Amino acid sequence: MAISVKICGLTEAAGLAAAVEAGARYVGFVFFPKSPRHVTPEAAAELAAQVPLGVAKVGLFVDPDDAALEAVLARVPLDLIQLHGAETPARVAEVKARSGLPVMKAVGIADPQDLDQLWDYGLVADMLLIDAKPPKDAPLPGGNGLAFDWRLLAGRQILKPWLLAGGLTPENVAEAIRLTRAPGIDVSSGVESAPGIKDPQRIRNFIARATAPIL
Ligand SMILES: O=C(O)c1ccccc1N[C@@H]1O[C@H](COP(=O)(O)O)[C@@H](O)[C@H]1O
Repeated sequence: MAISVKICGLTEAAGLAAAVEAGARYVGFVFFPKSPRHVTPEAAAELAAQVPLGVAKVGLFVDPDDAALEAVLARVPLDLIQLHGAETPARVAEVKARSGLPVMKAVGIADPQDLDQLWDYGLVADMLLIDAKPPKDAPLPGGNGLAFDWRLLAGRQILKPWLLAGGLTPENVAEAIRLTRAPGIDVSSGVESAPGIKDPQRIRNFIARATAPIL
């Protein structure tokens, strides 16, 4: 099975080019002002113009209201919306209907009972992003470089296509895929040289390790 890779939080052309050339299937732009990876709609539009056909442009939002979504959608030709806040299933359905775009909902996992949300969101979202649940004092709702216990996902059937996220790095991604059998993976801080600055060589290493045959 070919693993799909998403490189998230791209802010610069060099990181974007490294991701595309190494075979990323998704590239992510963060529209959340508190993130060090935040990009303006104008900057994202410039980056989006460099993304070839076949690579999906993902816009990451945290509890956006309709005006915030429309301000981005009017300027940036996104292919997929990622909701990474406390959006309810009803709000996921509403964003999907209003935008006309597929929606990927992030679900935070820390304990076995968190897995129940995968069913609820799987009924309305087009894709799921299974991430570590951020601790209460975490600076961000995602992008903190924190992993969860991947064994919680072992043998689990997930209703929709999904990506594994949270604390992935070139060093641990092969083990994460081996344990979870994730069909796709998503990374942000694990391929950076500093918050918000992607390291092209770490991106290349990450994609090479993620897509290498599982032994
Ligand atoms: O990356 C961010 O700054 C961010 C901000 C707010 C919500 C989500 C964010 N990132 C997403 O979280 C995953 C996991 O990040 P990491 O690899 O653990 O750093 C990332 O892939 C983004 O989808």
